[in-house]
Amino acid sequence: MLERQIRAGLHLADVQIRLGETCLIGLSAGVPPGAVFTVMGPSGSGKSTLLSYIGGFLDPVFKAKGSVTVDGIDLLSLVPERRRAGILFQDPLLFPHMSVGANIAFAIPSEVRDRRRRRQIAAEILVDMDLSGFEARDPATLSGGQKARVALARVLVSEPRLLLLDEPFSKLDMALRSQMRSLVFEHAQRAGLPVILVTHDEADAEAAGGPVHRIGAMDG
Ligand SMILES: Nc1ncnc2c1ncn2[C@@H]1O[C@H](COP(=O)(O)OP(=O)(O)OP(=O)(O)O)[C@@H](O)[C@H]1O
Repeated sequence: MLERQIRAGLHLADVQIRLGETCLIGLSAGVPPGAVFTVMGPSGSGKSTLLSYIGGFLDPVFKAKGSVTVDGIDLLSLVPERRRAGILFQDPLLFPHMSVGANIAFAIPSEVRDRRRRRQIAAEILVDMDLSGFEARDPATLSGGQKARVALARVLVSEPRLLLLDEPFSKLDMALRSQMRSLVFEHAQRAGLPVILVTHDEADAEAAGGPVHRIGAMDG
């Protein structure tokens, strides 16, 4: 995991994202290490667009400006793969042709060359996810909650600087949702990762505990 050196968290300064004449996002915010900043708003209001901007995959149809730093690093000056944004979507998006262990190993930074060490990292994170011994399993044989935990494991081993969560709990039933929220927020806190959570669910925002930014609708 990232060394705990300078941890300033995530800072968004005067971020503006426009689509044609419409300003979708106008935002300044600070998210301390381990804290969750929740973004809520109607469908089409620009929530996922904000995550795309931070992650580095904003469609050029949008015009954006502002500054985004994580632990003092200017994220926008980095190509997407160097930003190290850990992203979770509604769907776990596991590679179907790879085992659970291979899905996780795929995300471990290439600097970790030793195969035994890579296997150990995957095994340890699976224990953390309460999926001990699942390395050889085919993702197709997992339950929805298990898939969600493998997706989280994959993100965590990638040594992210921050987490971008795009409604990652919305497809889980109530009990699993609450379990998954705790798991994600606990690990973010433990690793000192600032989190941006996009959600429609007030219960997610409440569980996250941090500030909530509400954006308006573009198309009502
Ligand atoms: N590639 C694109 N080209 C043109 N318009 C786009 C593009 N991607 C998104 N949009 C528009 O930008 C607006 C914001 O989209 P975005 O996906 O950020 O909304 P959202 O708040 O995440 O919505 P939802 O809650 O439904 O996921 C929407 O009006 C959408 O139609």
